[in-house]
Amino acid sequence: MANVKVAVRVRPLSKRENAEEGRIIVEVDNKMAKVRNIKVDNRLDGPWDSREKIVAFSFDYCYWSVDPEDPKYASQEVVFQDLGTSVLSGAFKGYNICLFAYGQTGSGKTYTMMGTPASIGLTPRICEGLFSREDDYSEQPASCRVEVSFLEIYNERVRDLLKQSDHKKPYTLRVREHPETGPYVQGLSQHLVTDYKQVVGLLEEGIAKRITAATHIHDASSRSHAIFTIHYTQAILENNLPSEIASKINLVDLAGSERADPSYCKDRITEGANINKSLVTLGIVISTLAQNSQMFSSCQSINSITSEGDSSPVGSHTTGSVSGTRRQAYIPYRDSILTWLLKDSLGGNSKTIMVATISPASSSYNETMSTLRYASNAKNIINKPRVNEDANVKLIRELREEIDRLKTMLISFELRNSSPSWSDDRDGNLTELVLQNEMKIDQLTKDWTSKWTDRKAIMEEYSVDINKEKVGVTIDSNLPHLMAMDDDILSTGVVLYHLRMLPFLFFVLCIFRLCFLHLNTKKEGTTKIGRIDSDQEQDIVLQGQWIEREHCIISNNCGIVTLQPVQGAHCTVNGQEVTTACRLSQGALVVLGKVHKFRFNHPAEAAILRQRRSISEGSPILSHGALDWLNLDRDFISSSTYIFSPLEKERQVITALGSTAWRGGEQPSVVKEQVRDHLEKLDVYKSMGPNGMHLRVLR
Ligand SMILES: Nc1ncnc2c1ncn2[C@@H]1O[C@H](COP(=O)(O)OP(=O)(O)OP(=O)(O)O)[C@@H](O)[C@H]1O
Repeated sequence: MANVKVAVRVRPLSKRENAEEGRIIVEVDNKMAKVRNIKVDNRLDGPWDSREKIVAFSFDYCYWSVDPEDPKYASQEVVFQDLGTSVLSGAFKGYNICLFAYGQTGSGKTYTMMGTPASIGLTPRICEGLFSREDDYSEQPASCRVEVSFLEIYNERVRDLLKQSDHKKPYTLRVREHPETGPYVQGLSQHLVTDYKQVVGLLEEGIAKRITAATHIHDASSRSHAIFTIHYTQAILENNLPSEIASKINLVDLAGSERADPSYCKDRITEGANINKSLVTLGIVISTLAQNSQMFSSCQSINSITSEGDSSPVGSHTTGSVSGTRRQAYIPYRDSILTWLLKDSLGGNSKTIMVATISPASSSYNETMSTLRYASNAKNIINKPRVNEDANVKLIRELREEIDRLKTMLISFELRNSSPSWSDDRDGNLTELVLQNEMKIDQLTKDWTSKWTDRKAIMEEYSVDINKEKVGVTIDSNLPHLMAMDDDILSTGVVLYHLRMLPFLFFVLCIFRLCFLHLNTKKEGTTKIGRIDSDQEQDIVLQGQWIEREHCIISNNCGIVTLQPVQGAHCTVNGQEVTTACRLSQGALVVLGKVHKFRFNHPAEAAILRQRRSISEGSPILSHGALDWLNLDRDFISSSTYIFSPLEKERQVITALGSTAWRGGEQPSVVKEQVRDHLEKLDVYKSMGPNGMHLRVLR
């Protein structure tokens, strides 16, 4: 059980408040925030005025961020040191965490949660903390995975802030509820991030998309609730015992509450009404939870008093009578998308921190009082956070505990029983049980290790990088591979087949990248392709028409990749049937059997070609993309032009340059230079080996 922690932060007077010469009515004293009511202040004290001059509220933290010169001044760093580090330590232990900022429009929520470039806020600092912890712990065998998502709730609808959406219908995501993990947004994009820079990039992208508008108080007011979620998973294998814990961190910047203004247009009034509706629902949820929590604690204390005074063992009657007369109130989570999504953070499996932001100015007295009452209520909410442990890992731990218990039993039997026949029987059964459990643990540990390492290892071993661009995702690999081009319109996903390398080259690559990979997974330089019913194990298994048991072998020898068809197997490269060994070069189209089409990518070769292309920039023909000669939309089998590829391209360029010079349009020396460059390129293509497809065809 853990109470929601509440912090209050007072921002500096705004320009407007300064211009109005507003009085400061808020004071912070250690964990106490005091608000002075100047209306009462200005009157003479009288017995008829029961209103208090100063109302004091106590919180877990109070931050005075009004004047940087003030010794009490709480900077972004101070706030992070209290709240941010507490989010991080909870996440490292495997708890779900929610940190949300609540307050009137313009009171400093976005400043606290996001900050400005000059004064970074909690969210980026927390992200930095997640990765800097990884640096600190890099000596340990712990492995971490960080995935983020960013959404906005606007007018009670959800939009993905990290995905290009349909301009006409951007808010189409639906909220669903999983029976175990609770509410979630269906189809929300998750982004795997490996460093702080990537997170900041995504944060900036999302913030830029958020809806803002000018309000009376704030020129760039956020009109939506924004939830930035980090899924942080850690895995450690210690003494062959796995441990995997996962934490979901919700960082929420709520839209600011604002009084309705009749002069606003219809859309703005609807927007304000929706913001207020969700904030009102949040308020109801908070106060109902607070009431329930108080009731729960009073029941507990009554129970403990009753059971202390009552020696009868039927304590449950007392609980029944108390809870029977005063039922826990219904929590209307589903009345707004915001509260539904934050269900776990409010009264559920989460450690939650609320930052209530307020203005110190007298003109905001009502809003400040309302925020502080809200915050005061939230303090009473009791959550039930628990460490989120992987189910398999939990089972392994429980089995291990069981084994320890059985072993202790075995020892005690051995000590207590002198009769050998009786103890032999028992010993046998217990030993059998221990053995069975140990085998189960072994299997579960193996499964877990491969599950965990698979994703990370795939990215590390094959040096795959997943980068998100504006609308697309680029999957980059440094190693030669085949990319499947599926004809099946129902197939989704992209399949890359990495080709095995000779150990030496692989070793050099490893050293070069300072990356420790599993060398044994690629001990050969040949990749066998064939059917599953082949006598030999195939590295790439294909099924379908014209695929032979052993279809072909692709050898990768120091970066030179050749395809060797097995006799009679149907293989084409760039539309040309091949029967003998054929060198594959960047972008080659490979068809195996009748339907299996692949594009061959050789990243190292592509890099050289790219470099050469950049050198020859200015040449009108080569200024196109390197692969424009590969018209993937056309039926390449029927066209023989694709077989000439880069080599033919170079020849075309040289011919074109020659005719330019002939027409006298260019300086002879410049043309000569360009021709020399392209001749060099021609040599490179020709030198692609005696078995090279281009060479053989052109001859
Ligand atoms: N602690 C602070 N120190 C310095 N400036 C602050 C502080 N808090 C807020 N501000 C400034 O006050 C202005 C309003 O802050 P902010 O945008 O964070 O408000 P908000 O509560 O998010 O508003 P809304 O709900 O309308 O989006 C900004 O210019 C911000 O830089």
